[in-house]
Amino acid sequence: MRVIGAVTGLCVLLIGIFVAWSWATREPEGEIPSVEPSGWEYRWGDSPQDSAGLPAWLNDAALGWQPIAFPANPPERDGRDKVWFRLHLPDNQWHDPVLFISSIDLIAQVYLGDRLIYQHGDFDEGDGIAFAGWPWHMIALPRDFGGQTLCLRVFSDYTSIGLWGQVRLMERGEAYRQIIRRSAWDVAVSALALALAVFAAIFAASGVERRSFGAIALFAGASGLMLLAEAPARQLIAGNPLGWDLVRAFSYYMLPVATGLILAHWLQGRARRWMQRLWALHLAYVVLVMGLVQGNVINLSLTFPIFDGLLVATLPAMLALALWQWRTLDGTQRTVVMCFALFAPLLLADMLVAHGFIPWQPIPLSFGSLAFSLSCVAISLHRYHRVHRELARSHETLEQQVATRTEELAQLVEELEGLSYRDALTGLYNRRHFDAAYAQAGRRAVSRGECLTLAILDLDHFKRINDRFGHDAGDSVLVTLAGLLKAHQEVGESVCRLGGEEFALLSHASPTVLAARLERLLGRLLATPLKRGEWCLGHVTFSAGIASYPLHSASPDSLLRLADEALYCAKRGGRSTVAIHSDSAAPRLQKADARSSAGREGWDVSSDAQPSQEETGQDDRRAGRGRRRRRKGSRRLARDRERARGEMVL
Ligand SMILES: Nc1nc2c(ncn2[C@@H]2O[C@H](COP(=O)(O)OP(=O)(O)OP(=O)(O)O)[C@@H](O)[C@H]2O)c(=O)[nH]1
Repeated sequence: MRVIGAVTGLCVLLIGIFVAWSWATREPEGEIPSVEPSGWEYRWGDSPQDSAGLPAWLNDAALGWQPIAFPANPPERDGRDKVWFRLHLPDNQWHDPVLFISSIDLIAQVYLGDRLIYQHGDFDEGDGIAFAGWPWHMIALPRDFGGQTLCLRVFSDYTSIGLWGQVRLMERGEAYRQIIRRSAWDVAVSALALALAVFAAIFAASGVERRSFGAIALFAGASGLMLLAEAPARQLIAGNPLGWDLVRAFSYYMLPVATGLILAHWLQGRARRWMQRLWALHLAYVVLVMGLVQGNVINLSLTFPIFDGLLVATLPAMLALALWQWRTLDGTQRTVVMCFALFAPLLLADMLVAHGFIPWQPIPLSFGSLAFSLSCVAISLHRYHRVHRELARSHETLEQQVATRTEELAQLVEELEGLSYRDALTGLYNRRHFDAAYAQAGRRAVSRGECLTLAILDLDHFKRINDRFGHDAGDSVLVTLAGLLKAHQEVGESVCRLGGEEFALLSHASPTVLAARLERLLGRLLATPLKRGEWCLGHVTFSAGIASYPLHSASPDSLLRLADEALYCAKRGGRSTVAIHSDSAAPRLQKADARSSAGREGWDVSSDAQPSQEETGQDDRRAGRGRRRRRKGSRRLARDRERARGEMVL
């Protein structure tokens, strides 16, 4: 929004300048042209006052006056700071006549006959005469001025003394038109440069290429202000000549600082250091001079020649340093240096005109300023665009990196999640997974009316293996059984290690089919003794308890307890056995024995712990676990008894 506002403001200003320019350049009908009066005379020194308190030279007819082509810098000054000029005015041809003077060095009074008609500055200040600025002067003349004598009393302690630029008799309207005509271009360029300065300052403040944009903002701002302060129209904007000259001096003195800053940024080594010294020298001059002027220690007018002397030395040096490293500069930097090479001579020419080394003529400083500012801005925008492109690219890379990292993290989380559901020893799913899978399978079985069968397996006399062959041997037995269970697992089944030497198998097979499979597995274990290295661990067996929904229970939640009870019966019945929970109304356990001796066929034990079907699954599971703990204790007792008898399956 700010940018749109600034652009709109700039457009309005340019349109205004164009309208003013059209008005100023139109040829007014019947207007009498301006005239540069001739016949000037000068006289060094100051006039004494007569009895009436008027300067006596106003009526001094002949003595001491010398002819001069233009009322400025009479010969043989010899350090004098006061001079008089006079002119016999031609006949009046204008309706509203004025005498237009581009500039006066420095203080002046203008008399027509014996009347003071104009004054610039003050002759009567106590301690020294103060500089009052270098405005243009539009001295109103009465219509009957023809044939009268015009006298100018002038004071100057500056390098020049007298009038400067144009001195013409003309119509007042024509004078204004000339002012606008001469100012329009400079004001337009100045507005453009100031707008560019604002943009560059905004870019610098936003942190992009802060130093380059800062230096460009300084240069564009300084050159824009300088052009405005030098444009004749400045006095139509604000009638404070001294204020304008302060602005002009400050902006003019800051130009080499800004230029040095821009160029130093691009140079290397010694050239860079020298460039830094040069701009620092100019900055020191600005600070010192502005301080002294504000403290009324020196007149602002005296700071111009000193600065100009400094500039004559430093400007070519800056240009030389930039050209010295021409080969190290890139294309855009060379363009700026070329614009600087155009601007520097214009500045020097302007200075030579100001000091009278070249006859008065307008120097198109604005062209140099415009070219330099525009090239700086074009290049900066180009760089800004490049920086943004790089930023966008790195942003994209960053996004890609974030996506890759996120993916890796997701994989890691998945792995960790997988690990948290896995038993570290056997690689089977653990109890945590079993709980979730059991609950889910239960829900599915209920909703689809499917069969869900749970088998719990427990290694027989596992403690003995640990005790006899060591814990590692016990581990390898667990891994072996896990491998066998996985190998026998069918599609849709889930095998988990519940903990210790206890495993669970969730299946949709019927209890008898599952029991038959487990018996076959048990048969394999019985057929082949387990080995570990050179050690023979003997025949390892397991006992298993099976319960099935809806065959044995009205709710899948009870399966764990029922299978656990069946397992208890299998253990109690001699181990190495697969026991199925009885599906009769009074729950009993059927035993399926892998060794299938006739005597063991149809082995049943009664269960006194059949729960009511209304019991919640959670309660069932908790109660089941408690009972299993108790039964494990009684199994341990039985084992101890076996140990006492000296029996061992291994
Ligand atoms: N090597 C090994 N042993 C384990 C592991 N987890 C539990 N155990 C052992 O397994 C044994 C289980 O012993 P018990 O509860 O008495 O069961 P058991 O000896 O198999 O007897 P029954 O189940 O009555 O046939 C204990 O000695 C535990 O230390 C394991 O991860 N690795």
